[in-house]
Amino acid sequence: MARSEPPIFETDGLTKRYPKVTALSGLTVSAPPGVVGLVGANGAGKSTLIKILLGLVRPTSGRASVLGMDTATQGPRIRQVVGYMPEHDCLPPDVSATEFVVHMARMSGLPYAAARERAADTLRHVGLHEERYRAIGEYSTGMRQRVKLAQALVHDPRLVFLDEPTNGLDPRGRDEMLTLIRRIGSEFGISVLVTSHLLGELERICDHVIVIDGGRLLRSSALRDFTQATSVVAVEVEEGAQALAARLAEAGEAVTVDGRVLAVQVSADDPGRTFDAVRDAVCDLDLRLIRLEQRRGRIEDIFTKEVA
Ligand SMILES: Nc1ncnc2c1ncn2[C@@H]1O[C@H](COP(=O)(O)OP(=O)(O)OP(=O)(O)O)[C@@H](O)[C@H]1O
Repeated sequence: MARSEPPIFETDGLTKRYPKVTALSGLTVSAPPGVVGLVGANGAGKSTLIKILLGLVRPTSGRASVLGMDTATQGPRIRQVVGYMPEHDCLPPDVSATEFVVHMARMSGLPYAAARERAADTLRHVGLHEERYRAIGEYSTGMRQRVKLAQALVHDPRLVFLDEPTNGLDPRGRDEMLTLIRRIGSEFGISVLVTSHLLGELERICDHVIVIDGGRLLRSSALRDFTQATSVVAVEVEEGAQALAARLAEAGEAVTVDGRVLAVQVSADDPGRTFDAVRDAVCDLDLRLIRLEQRRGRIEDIFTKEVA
Protein backbone atom coordinates (compact mmCIF):
# COMPACT_ATOMS: atom_id res chain seq x y z
CA MET A 1 0.00 0.00 0.00
CA ALA A 2 1.11 3.57 -0.56
CA ARG A 3 3.09 5.14 2.27
CA SER A 4 0.96 8.30 2.03
CA GLU A 5 -2.11 6.48 3.42
CA PRO A 6 -3.07 7.30 7.03
CA PRO A 7 -1.18 5.31 9.68
CA ILE A 8 -2.72 2.16 11.17
CA PHE A 9 -1.77 3.46 14.58
CA GLU A 10 0.05 6.37 16.16
CA THR A 11 1.34 6.98 19.66
CA ASP A 12 2.58 10.17 21.25
CA GLY A 13 4.67 10.10 24.44
CA LEU A 14 3.00 6.84 25.45
CA THR A 15 4.02 5.71 28.94
CA LYS A 16 2.73 2.79 31.01
CA ARG A 17 4.02 2.32 34.53
CA TYR A 18 3.17 -0.71 36.61
CA PRO A 19 4.03 -0.57 40.33
CA LYS A 20 7.39 -2.30 39.84
CA VAL A 21 8.20 -1.71 36.19
CA THR A 22 7.82 0.84 33.43
CA ALA A 23 6.50 -1.17 30.48
CA LEU A 24 6.44 1.75 27.99
CA SER A 25 8.41 4.93 28.30
CA GLY A 26 7.54 7.99 26.18
CA LEU A 27 6.90 5.95 23.04
CA THR A 28 6.19 8.12 19.99
CA VAL A 29 5.74 6.14 16.81
CA SER A 30 3.49 5.77 13.81
CA ALA A 31 2.93 2.67 11.63
CA PRO A 32 2.02 2.75 7.92
CA PRO A 33 -0.49 0.31 6.37
CA GLY A 34 0.82 -3.10 5.33
CA VAL A 35 2.51 -5.79 7.41
CA VAL A 36 4.23 -4.11 10.35
CA GLY A 37 6.58 -6.00 12.67
CA LEU A 38 6.86 -5.00 16.32
CA VAL A 39 10.12 -6.49 17.51
CA GLY A 40 11.74 -6.55 20.93
CA ALA A 41 13.07 -8.93 23.59
CA ASN A 42 10.74 -10.52 26.15
CA GLY A 43 9.43 -7.79 28.43
CA ALA A 44 10.15 -4.98 25.93
CA GLY A 45 6.55 -3.78 26.12
CA LYS A 46 5.02 -5.26 22.97
CA SER A 47 1.91 -6.82 24.56
CA THR A 48 1.35 -3.72 26.67
CA LEU A 49 1.36 -1.56 23.54
CA ILE A 50 -1.16 -3.85 21.82
CA LYS A 51 -3.48 -3.81 24.86
CA ILE A 52 -3.34 -0.01 24.98
CA LEU A 53 -4.08 0.17 21.24
CA LEU A 54 -7.15 -2.04 21.77
CA GLY A 55 -8.35 0.26 24.56
CA LEU A 56 -8.02 -2.60 27.10
CA VAL A 57 -5.26 -0.99 29.20
CA ARG A 58 -5.07 2.71 30.07
CA PRO A 59 -1.71 4.43 29.60
CA THR A 60 -0.19 6.31 32.54
CA SER A 61 0.40 9.26 30.21
CA GLY A 62 0.55 10.07 26.52
CA ARG A 63 -1.97 9.15 23.87
CA ALA A 64 -2.57 6.63 21.11
CA SER A 65 -4.91 6.23 18.16
CA VAL A 66 -5.81 3.33 15.86
CA LEU A 67 -7.12 4.00 12.35
CA GLY A 68 -7.68 7.58 13.49
CA MET A 69 -9.69 6.57 16.60
CA ASP A 70 -8.58 7.61 20.09
CA THR A 71 -7.86 4.54 22.22
CA ALA A 72 -8.92 6.35 25.42
CA THR A 73 -12.46 7.02 24.24
CA GLN A 74 -13.16 4.72 21.29
CA GLY A 75 -11.99 1.29 22.51
CA PRO A 76 -15.24 -0.56 21.64
CA ARG A 77 -15.31 0.90 18.13
CA ILE A 78 -11.62 0.01 17.63
CA ARG A 79 -12.28 -3.59 18.74
CA GLN A 80 -15.09 -3.87 16.15
CA VAL A 81 -12.71 -3.23 13.27
CA VAL A 82 -9.52 -4.76 14.63
CA GLY A 83 -8.88 -8.49 15.05
CA TYR A 84 -6.73 -9.61 18.00
CA MET A 85 -4.74 -12.80 18.40
CA PRO A 86 -3.50 -12.82 22.01
CA GLU A 87 -0.14 -14.23 22.98
CA HIS A 88 -1.27 -16.74 25.56
CA ASP A 89 -3.41 -19.80 25.08
CA CYS A 90 -6.99 -18.87 25.83
CA LEU A 91 -9.01 -21.49 23.97
CA PRO A 92 -11.76 -23.63 25.53
CA PRO A 93 -10.67 -27.31 25.31
CA ASP A 94 -14.11 -28.90 25.08
CA VAL A 95 -15.50 -27.30 21.93
CA SER A 96 -14.47 -27.71 18.30
CA ALA A 97 -12.70 -25.02 16.28
CA THR A 98 -15.87 -24.55 14.24
CA GLU A 99 -18.05 -24.03 17.32
CA PHE A 100 -15.54 -21.62 18.84
CA VAL A 101 -14.96 -19.52 15.73
CA VAL A 102 -18.72 -19.38 14.96
CA HIS A 103 -19.26 -18.22 18.54
CA MET A 104 -16.64 -15.47 18.15
CA ALA A 105 -18.24 -14.37 14.87
CA ARG A 106 -21.65 -14.20 16.60
CA MET A 107 -20.07 -12.16 19.42
CA SER A 108 -18.92 -9.63 16.86
CA GLY A 109 -22.49 -9.23 15.63
CA LEU A 110 -22.82 -11.57 12.61
CA PRO A 111 -26.15 -13.43 12.20
CA TYR A 112 -25.92 -17.23 12.65
CA ALA A 113 -25.86 -18.25 8.95
CA ALA A 114 -23.27 -15.61 8.06
CA ALA A 115 -21.21 -16.55 11.12
CA ARG A 116 -21.11 -20.22 10.03
CA GLU A 117 -20.14 -19.29 6.51
CA ARG A 118 -17.40 -16.88 7.60
CA ALA A 119 -16.07 -19.37 10.17
CA ALA A 120 -15.81 -22.12 7.52
CA ASP A 121 -14.02 -19.77 5.09
CA THR A 122 -11.63 -18.48 7.73
CA LEU A 123 -10.76 -21.93 9.09
CA ARG A 124 -10.07 -23.12 5.54
CA HIS A 125 -7.92 -20.05 4.96
CA VAL A 126 -5.75 -20.80 8.00
CA GLY A 127 -5.39 -24.43 6.93
CA LEU A 128 -7.73 -26.25 9.33
CA HIS A 129 -9.86 -28.73 7.41
CA GLU A 130 -11.39 -31.97 8.75
CA GLU A 131 -9.82 -31.31 12.14
CA ARG A 132 -12.12 -28.35 12.63
CA TYR A 133 -14.83 -30.61 14.06
CA ARG A 134 -12.55 -32.09 16.74
CA ALA A 135 -12.34 -30.71 20.29
CA ILE A 136 -9.64 -28.01 20.58
CA GLY A 137 -8.20 -29.82 23.61
CA GLU A 138 -6.87 -32.51 21.20
CA TYR A 139 -5.06 -29.99 18.97
CA SER A 140 -1.31 -29.49 18.54
CA THR A 141 0.22 -26.09 19.37
CA GLY A 142 0.32 -25.22 15.66
CA MET A 143 -3.40 -25.99 15.25
CA ARG A 144 -4.27 -23.94 18.34
CA GLN A 145 -2.32 -20.98 16.96
CA ARG A 146 -4.34 -21.30 13.74
CA VAL A 147 -7.62 -21.28 15.67
CA LYS A 148 -6.50 -18.10 17.46
CA LEU A 149 -5.64 -16.58 14.09
CA ALA A 150 -9.01 -17.63 12.61
CA GLN A 151 -11.00 -16.00 15.43
CA ALA A 152 -9.01 -12.78 14.88
CA LEU A 153 -10.00 -12.74 11.19
CA VAL A 154 -13.57 -14.03 11.29
CA HIS A 155 -15.33 -10.66 11.58
CA ASP A 156 -13.53 -9.32 8.48
CA PRO A 157 -11.41 -6.74 10.30
CA ARG A 158 -9.55 -3.86 8.63
CA LEU A 159 -6.50 -4.54 10.76
CA VAL A 160 -5.24 -7.43 12.92
CA PHE A 161 -2.91 -7.45 15.93
CA LEU A 162 -1.04 -10.75 16.19
CA ASP A 163 0.87 -11.13 19.47
CA GLU A 164 3.72 -13.65 19.10
CA PRO A 165 1.86 -15.88 16.60
CA THR A 166 4.86 -18.21 16.15
CA ASN A 167 5.28 -18.91 19.87
CA GLY A 168 5.77 -22.61 20.61
CA LEU A 169 5.98 -23.63 16.94
CA ASP A 170 8.71 -25.77 15.42
CA PRO A 171 10.68 -24.33 12.46
CA ARG A 172 8.24 -25.73 9.88
CA GLY A 173 5.22 -24.47 11.83
CA ARG A 174 6.86 -21.04 12.09
CA ASP A 175 7.45 -20.93 8.38
CA GLU A 176 3.84 -21.84 7.61
CA MET A 177 2.51 -19.27 10.08
CA LEU A 178 4.72 -16.52 8.62
CA THR A 179 3.54 -17.39 5.10
CA LEU A 180 -0.07 -17.20 6.26
CA ILE A 181 0.52 -13.79 7.83
CA ARG A 182 2.12 -12.46 4.66
CA ARG A 183 -0.94 -13.66 2.70
CA ILE A 184 -3.29 -11.83 5.08
CA GLY A 185 -1.42 -8.65 4.16
CA SER A 186 -0.97 -9.22 0.45
CA GLU A 187 -4.03 -11.22 -0.73
CA PHE A 188 -6.66 -9.88 1.63
CA GLY A 189 -5.40 -6.32 1.94
CA ILE A 190 -5.75 -6.43 5.74
CA SER A 191 -3.05 -4.51 7.58
CA VAL A 192 -1.19 -6.54 10.20
CA LEU A 193 0.72 -5.60 13.34
CA VAL A 194 2.69 -8.70 14.33
CA THR A 195 5.05 -9.05 17.30
CA SER A 196 8.06 -11.27 17.85
CA HIS A 197 10.87 -11.56 20.38
CA LEU A 198 12.95 -13.38 17.74
CA LEU A 199 14.59 -10.36 16.24
CA GLY A 200 15.20 -11.67 12.73
CA GLU A 201 12.09 -13.76 12.31
CA LEU A 202 9.86 -11.14 10.71
CA GLU A 203 12.39 -9.98 8.13
CA ARG A 204 10.87 -11.93 5.28
CA ILE A 205 7.25 -10.87 5.75
CA CYS A 206 7.20 -7.23 6.93
CA ASP A 207 6.97 -3.98 5.00
CA HIS A 208 7.87 -1.93 8.06
CA VAL A 209 9.56 -2.77 11.35
CA ILE A 210 9.33 -1.08 14.75
CA VAL A 211 11.99 -2.11 17.27
CA ILE A 212 11.47 -1.42 20.98
CA ASP A 213 13.69 -2.12 23.95
CA GLY A 214 12.80 -1.57 27.59
CA GLY A 215 9.63 0.29 26.53
CA ARG A 216 11.55 2.76 24.37
CA LEU A 217 11.65 3.13 20.61
CA LEU A 218 14.93 1.99 19.10
CA ARG A 219 13.96 2.36 15.47
CA SER A 220 10.97 2.52 13.13
CA SER A 221 11.75 2.11 9.42
CA ALA A 222 10.70 0.46 6.20
CA LEU A 223 12.21 -3.03 6.08
CA ARG A 224 14.28 -2.10 3.04
CA ASP A 225 16.09 0.50 5.17
CA PHE A 226 17.05 -2.21 7.69
CA THR A 227 18.30 -4.56 4.99
CA GLN A 228 20.24 -2.11 2.83
CA ALA A 229 23.62 -3.17 1.51
CA THR A 230 26.32 -2.37 4.08
CA SER A 231 29.94 -1.43 3.44
CA VAL A 232 31.10 -4.91 4.44
CA VAL A 233 31.80 -7.68 1.96
CA ALA A 234 31.68 -11.32 3.08
CA VAL A 235 34.32 -13.61 1.59
CA GLU A 236 33.98 -17.36 2.17
CA VAL A 237 36.76 -19.74 1.26
CA GLU A 238 36.93 -23.51 1.57
CA GLU A 239 40.26 -23.42 3.45
CA GLY A 240 42.90 -20.82 4.26
CA ALA A 241 40.69 -18.11 5.81
CA GLN A 242 43.42 -17.09 8.27
CA ALA A 243 46.08 -16.84 5.56
CA LEU A 244 43.74 -14.78 3.41
CA ALA A 245 42.95 -12.47 6.30
CA ALA A 246 46.67 -11.95 6.97
CA ARG A 247 47.35 -11.20 3.30
CA LEU A 248 44.47 -8.69 3.12
CA ALA A 249 45.60 -7.01 6.35
CA GLU A 250 49.11 -6.65 4.84
CA ALA A 251 47.48 -4.99 1.84
CA GLY A 252 45.88 -2.45 4.20
CA GLU A 253 42.31 -3.86 4.29
CA ALA A 254 40.30 -3.98 7.53
CA VAL A 255 39.25 -7.59 8.01
CA THR A 256 37.84 -9.92 10.67
CA VAL A 257 37.52 -13.73 10.47
CA ASP A 258 34.70 -15.95 11.64
CA GLY A 259 35.40 -19.60 10.70
CA ARG A 260 35.56 -19.83 6.92
CA VAL A 261 34.08 -16.37 6.39
CA LEU A 262 35.96 -13.08 6.30
CA ALA A 263 34.24 -9.73 6.76
CA VAL A 264 36.16 -7.13 4.80
CA GLN A 265 35.39 -3.43 5.15
CA VAL A 266 35.03 -1.94 1.68
CA SER A 267 37.19 1.15 1.20
CA ALA A 268 34.91 4.20 1.17
CA ASP A 269 37.25 6.20 -1.12
CA ASP A 270 38.03 3.40 -3.53
CA PRO A 271 35.67 0.39 -3.26
CA GLY A 272 37.29 -1.22 -6.33
CA ARG A 273 40.59 -1.43 -4.44
CA THR A 274 39.07 -3.77 -1.81
CA PHE A 275 37.54 -6.09 -4.41
CA ASP A 276 40.81 -6.15 -6.39
CA ALA A 277 42.76 -6.96 -3.21
CA VAL A 278 40.42 -9.88 -2.42
CA ARG A 279 40.67 -11.22 -5.99
CA ASP A 280 44.49 -10.95 -6.04
CA ALA A 281 44.95 -12.50 -2.59
CA VAL A 282 42.63 -15.45 -3.37
CA CYS A 283 44.54 -16.02 -6.64
CA ASP A 284 48.03 -15.70 -5.11
CA LEU A 285 47.22 -18.10 -2.28
CA ASP A 286 45.47 -20.47 -4.70
CA LEU A 287 42.32 -20.69 -2.54
CA ARG A 288 38.87 -21.98 -3.50
CA LEU A 289 36.40 -19.11 -3.26
CA ILE A 290 32.89 -20.20 -2.23
CA ARG A 291 31.12 -16.88 -1.85
CA LEU A 292 31.75 -13.16 -2.26
CA GLU A 293 28.83 -10.91 -1.40
CA GLN A 294 28.03 -7.50 -0.03
CA ARG A 295 26.51 -7.90 3.46
CA ARG A 296 23.01 -6.57 4.04
CA GLY A 297 21.81 -5.09 7.31
CA ARG A 298 19.60 -7.15 9.63
CA ILE A 299 17.15 -6.19 12.34
CA GLU A 300 19.46 -7.70 14.99
CA ASP A 301 22.16 -5.23 14.01
CA ILE A 302 20.19 -2.54 15.83
CA PHE A 303 21.04 -4.38 19.05
CA THR A 304 24.58 -5.47 18.25
CA LYS A 305 25.64 -2.55 16.00
CA GLU A 306 28.22 -4.88 14.50
CA VAL A 307 27.77 -3.97 10.87
CA ALA A 308 28.78 -0.52 9.68
N1 LIG B 1 -0.48 -6.35 34.40
C1 LIG B 1 0.81 -6.17 34.69
N2 LIG B 1 1.19 -5.88 35.94
C2 LIG B 1 2.50 -5.67 36.26
N3 LIG B 1 3.50 -5.74 35.35
C3 LIG B 1 3.18 -6.02 34.08
C4 LIG B 1 1.83 -6.25 33.67
N4 LIG B 1 1.81 -6.52 32.34
C5 LIG B 1 3.10 -6.44 31.93
N5 LIG B 1 3.92 -6.15 32.95
C6 LIG B 1 5.39 -5.98 32.88
O1 LIG B 1 5.66 -4.97 31.91
C7 LIG B 1 6.82 -5.32 31.14
C8 LIG B 1 6.45 -5.39 29.68
O2 LIG B 1 5.59 -6.51 29.49
P1 LIG B 1 4.96 -6.92 28.09
O3 LIG B 1 4.12 -8.14 28.30
O4 LIG B 1 4.32 -5.73 27.45
O5 LIG B 1 6.28 -7.29 27.26
P2 LIG B 1 6.43 -8.07 25.90
O6 LIG B 1 7.39 -7.30 25.06
O7 LIG B 1 5.10 -8.35 25.30
O8 LIG B 1 7.12 -9.41 26.35
P3 LIG B 1 6.52 -10.90 26.35
O9 LIG B 1 6.56 -11.36 24.95
O10 LIG B 1 7.48 -11.63 27.24
O11 LIG B 1 5.14 -10.80 26.91
C9 LIG B 1 7.33 -6.63 31.70
O12 LIG B 1 8.34 -6.34 32.63
C10 LIG B 1 6.10 -7.21 32.39
O13 LIG B 1 6.49 -8.04 33.47
